[in-house]
Amino acid sequence: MIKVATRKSSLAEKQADIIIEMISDKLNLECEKRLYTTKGDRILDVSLDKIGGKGLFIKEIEIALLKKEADIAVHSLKDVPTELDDNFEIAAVPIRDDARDAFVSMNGLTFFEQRRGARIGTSSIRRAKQLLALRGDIEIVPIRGNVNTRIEKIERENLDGVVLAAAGLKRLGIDAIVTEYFDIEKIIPACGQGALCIETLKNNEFYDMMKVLNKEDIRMCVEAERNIMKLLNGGCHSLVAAYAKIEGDYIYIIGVNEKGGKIIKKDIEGKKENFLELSRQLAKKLC
Ligand SMILES: NCc1[nH]cc(CCC(=O)O)c1CC(=O)O
Repeated sequence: MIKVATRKSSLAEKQADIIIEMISDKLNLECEKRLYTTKGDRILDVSLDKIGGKGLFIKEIEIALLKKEADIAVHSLKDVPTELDDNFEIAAVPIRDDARDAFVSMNGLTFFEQRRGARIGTSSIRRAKQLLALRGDIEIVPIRGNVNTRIEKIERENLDGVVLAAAGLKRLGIDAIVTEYFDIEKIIPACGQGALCIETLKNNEFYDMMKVLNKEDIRMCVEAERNIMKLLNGGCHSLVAAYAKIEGDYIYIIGVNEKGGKIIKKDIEGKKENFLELSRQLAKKLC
């Protein structure tokens, strides 16, 4: 029985179930879930950039791995810091769903159709700054909490809409409430958004077991995105974001950064095996 650790939230549990099914299908192994509340889940009244520290959503889970209370951990890759502590490793990135951000509005109108001064909920600096670049008249309202809480807040906080990750809404089976999906180039998603990963201790039996679930093309894309974030010092507290996709032998990467108060977006394309070098070149173009 493989002990699978994840956060105690309906989305995290659903994500763990997806990976558990994959482990059962492809490796013919049985799993059981272990749920943990993380610091990021506990402190809900402070914005993430103010709580500070990296890996707010994974620390407690990593401790469970260290104590061998759990064998593997399942995370949304975007919640995982670009540099892990020495003991840990990402064994596999087995799936990536829709990486886009989605707009959920109260009145069914799209983002551009909203009234002047519309109140849009998000606590992500990346989302806020890119939304404001599209429409300077809107008001950004910080909202924290899990996906369901944030949707409830549309009504409770008298918002006109909220922006959430499409992948999360789809996994929860509530994507019918989406009013509009933002094009990737309009609102560049967080590095790794939509991808799930399996984290293990370094070089242990579970790492070897799980690494066969890795999908090389997805891995190259998310590593390119994460490398840009690392080189530009991005995180929850910054605008830095990137998205990569592979078609045939080629990888296309687009990134966004802030320079002198202005948002800049750049892209690059090349042979997919050069993903790291291409991400380095794109990071350079972005600063
Ligand atoms: N920040 C929390 C978080 N971490 C991962 C997802 C969505 C699922 C994913 O990106 O895989 C979400 C919710 C959201 O941003 O709306």
